[in-house]
Amino acid sequence: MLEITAVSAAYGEARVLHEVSLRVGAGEVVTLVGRNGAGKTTLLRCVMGLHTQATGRVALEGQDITGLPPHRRARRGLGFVPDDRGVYAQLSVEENLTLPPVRGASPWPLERVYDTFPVLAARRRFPGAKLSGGEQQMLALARVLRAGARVLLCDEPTEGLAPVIVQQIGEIIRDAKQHGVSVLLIEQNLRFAATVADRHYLLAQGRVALEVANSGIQEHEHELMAHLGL
Ligand SMILES: Nc1ncnc2c1ncn2[C@@H]1O[C@H](COP(=O)(O)OP(=O)(O)OP(=O)(O)O)[C@@H](O)[C@H]1O
Repeated sequence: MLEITAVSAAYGEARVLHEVSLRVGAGEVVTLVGRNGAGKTTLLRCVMGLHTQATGRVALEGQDITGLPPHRRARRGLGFVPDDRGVYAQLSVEENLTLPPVRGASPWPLERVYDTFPVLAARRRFPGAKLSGGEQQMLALARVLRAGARVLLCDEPTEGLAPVIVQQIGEIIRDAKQHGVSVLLIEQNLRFAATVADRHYLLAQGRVALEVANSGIQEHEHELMAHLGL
């Protein structure tokens, strides 16, 4: 579904990703774990076409998208949920939701979004600025799903959220997976990652240090913890 091959990236003279290769299968949820500064955000930005000082190849559904600008990648079915969530503070929830153009017949029309995210239905007229962190995260996820994303790239969706909201985010990810959506998510919380993901990649100093199936996470727990500095 999503295939990343030998992606390297730099900021000026500083190389921060070194030939990273990984893949996310159809309907698969894959986490990217690693310490602060390991290069996780940069990798997602490379996949979305937002970081241009990069080399390597990105393919979506078998098609090379490496040369495409971000909006054309979005049109092909990539949905990026950045760590700041990208919610427009002045626009209402509904305006935020309906802003991006919908790709084909969305499997998540507005009514379905409101069924899945009742909190957004209740807040549909609220400005983005009035939402809590958890509500903003829901809105950011709902917006890319509504726009027709088939592959979600999520930068730490659970960061700073209360456990009950984290649980809800987990349910949304599982629901999206059931509908064939693939997810690549940055996650520092291994315990949460294990509840949603099929596989995990550990990124260390810009390289893939470990790939582990979710069933093998306990076996590698010490190694993962050591790498994460936990
Ligand atoms: N705009 C930038 N200019 C220069 N260096 C940057 C910039 N953004 C990130 N870096 C550097 O690139 C490296 C990788 O950063 P990146 O944000 O991708 O890591 P990360 O694993 O996502 O960490 P975090 O969880 O802290 O966001 C770090 O050394 C960081 O300092």
